[in-house]
Amino acid sequence: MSSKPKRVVVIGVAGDSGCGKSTFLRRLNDLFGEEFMTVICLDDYHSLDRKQRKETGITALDPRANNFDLMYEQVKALKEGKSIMKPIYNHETGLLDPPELVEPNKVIVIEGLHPIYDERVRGLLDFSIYLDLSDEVKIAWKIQRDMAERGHTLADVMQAIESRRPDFEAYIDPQKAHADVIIQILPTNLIANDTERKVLRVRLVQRSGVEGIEPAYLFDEGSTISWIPCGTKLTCSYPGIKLFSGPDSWLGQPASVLEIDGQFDRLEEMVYIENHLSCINTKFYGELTQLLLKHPDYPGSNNGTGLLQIIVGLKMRATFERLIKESEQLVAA
Ligand SMILES: Nc1ncnc2c1ncn2[C@@H]1O[C@H](COP(=O)(O)OP(=O)(O)OP(=O)(O)O)[C@@H](O)[C@H]1O
Ligand SMILES: O=C(CO)[C@H](O)[C@H](O)COP(=O)(O)O
Repeated sequence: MSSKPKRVVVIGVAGDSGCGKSTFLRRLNDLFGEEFMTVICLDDYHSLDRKQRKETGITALDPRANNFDLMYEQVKALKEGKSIMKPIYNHETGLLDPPELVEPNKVIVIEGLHPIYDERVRGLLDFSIYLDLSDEVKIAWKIQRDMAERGHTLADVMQAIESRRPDFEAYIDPQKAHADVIIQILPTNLIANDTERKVLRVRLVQRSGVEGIEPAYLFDEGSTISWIPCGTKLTCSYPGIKLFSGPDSWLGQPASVLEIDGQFDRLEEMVYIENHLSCINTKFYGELTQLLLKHPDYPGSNNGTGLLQIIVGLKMRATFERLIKESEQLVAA
């Protein structure tokens, strides 16, 4: 960072371990640029190290294992344009390493288990997202990563999920009531009794009345639309693709939903879908498709996860630009 940013924009990315936060952050890099965006992993605010957690039986998901006072003070300092000495939690040793210097930046992303948990930290967020994986998909992704890539057994994977469940339900999941947007990842409705979990139904839930965030929709704002795109314009192998857009509710509050169930074969053909989407905060025709095409190798690029993550990224960029403009107008006044 060469000069002190005029307005630091703080973004919260919440979700359980292994729910796709890193993949989402890599997509955000395309929109803000690595140089202007600093990511803070909230695991660094664990106040109990691995040994202490084992001795006390308190999990990392439990607020008692995390220092929210320090988290609040440091995120606030960064937002005020001050540098901090941030602790570091070392996942290899399970211990806290000596702290490191973090300078303010144009965008500070706090990601991890609890970015929306503490009321004070939540109040500092300019935009928040909760990544909400259904149990079926969480198990499938964990099996894929931890068995295929890390040598764990199926019993290990299931045990890890079950042992986290009570604290996940008590402390992590409730954050989705406060997030500005939620990406829900569910089993497909297009295949009866699907057990493979390769085809996904992905929903972007946009809570109504969030200042400065206009919901993305298909065709006509406020209408309930169910759309099966033309098979010659969008190549999709079995089981095809189905989109939905319309008003809905989220935990008893009004919301607007954009849903994509299924997958597509050719990323470049997404421009056909993009053409029928409104309020996606692109700067030029085809930008959404271009962003998708940048990383065909990222997981979820050929289904709703990639597409809806990019739409959320575009909304974050719009919020960033709005807040910068507002702060410049304030200075000029
Ligand atoms: N859209 C997707 N489609 C299919 N699999 C996915 C998708 N996103 C993530 N995954 C799977 O989930 C794994 C975890 O993803 P990622 O590293 O992005 O999550 P994370 O929340 O950052 O995890 P952690 O907090 O444990 O580091 C990936 O290795 C991949 O196997
Ligand atoms: O949920 C987690 C991170 O998102 C980890 O389980 C938590 O940080 C504890 O770390 P470790 O497994 O290294 O003891």
